[in-house]
Amino acid sequence: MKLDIKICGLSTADAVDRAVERGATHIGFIFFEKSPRNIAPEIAGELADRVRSRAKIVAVTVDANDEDLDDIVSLLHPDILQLHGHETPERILHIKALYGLPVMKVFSVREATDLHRVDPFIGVADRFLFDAKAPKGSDLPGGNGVSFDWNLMASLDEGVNYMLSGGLNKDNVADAIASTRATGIDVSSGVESAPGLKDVGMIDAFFDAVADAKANKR
Ligand SMILES: O=C(O)c1ccccc1N[C@@H]1O[C@H](COP(=O)(O)O)[C@@H](O)[C@H]1O
Repeated sequence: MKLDIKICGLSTADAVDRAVERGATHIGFIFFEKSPRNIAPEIAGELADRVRSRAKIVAVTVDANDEDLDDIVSLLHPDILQLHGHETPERILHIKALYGLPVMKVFSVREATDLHRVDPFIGVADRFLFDAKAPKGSDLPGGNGVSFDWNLMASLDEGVNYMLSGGLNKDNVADAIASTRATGIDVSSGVESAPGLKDVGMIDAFFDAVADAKANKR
């Protein structure tokens, strides 16, 4: 089974190196000022240069304007743009025309009807990411370490290619893989010892748990 693994919200060389050594197919950098994982595009670009040929570089933005996207794209040179805000299909077409990069559009899920919001984006976004809805009062649209009911994903059209995120960690990732058709998994706070602080031991434990889950699924 081919499963993409994205480690998101990276900000140190140690964590970038360990994530990719352990098999991360994607690494993500957060460009959102309110996030404890927010990073300057210049620094993210330097970190990405360490691993560029070995993992896809993902820029995570939230309703970013063209000026901010210009900075991020020119300094990070991402492979993929993850749009984690309220971007419309029209906005995504504009962004794709500007940069020629694949877009992964994020939807937050609490109930089955949330999955229907994907329909107008099919054929527009290149891939989808389903995350949990942010808890009331949170400043962050993602990176909250909360999960949703993965059984809801069974009602999604089988042709939709998606990654799964939201509160994944070493203890629940096997269940997430077993109970969905996700072609990728994405973790941020589940490999942190404190908000924004990635922990290489927790990254190791996460990859160990994924390896066990894949072995048991064969
Ligand atoms: O991590 C953040 O701070 C963040 C900020 C703004 C948008 C997205 C963010 N993170 C994304 O959230 C999901 C899930 O994170 P977690 O594993 O539940 O902590 C992941 O896709 C991150 O890219």
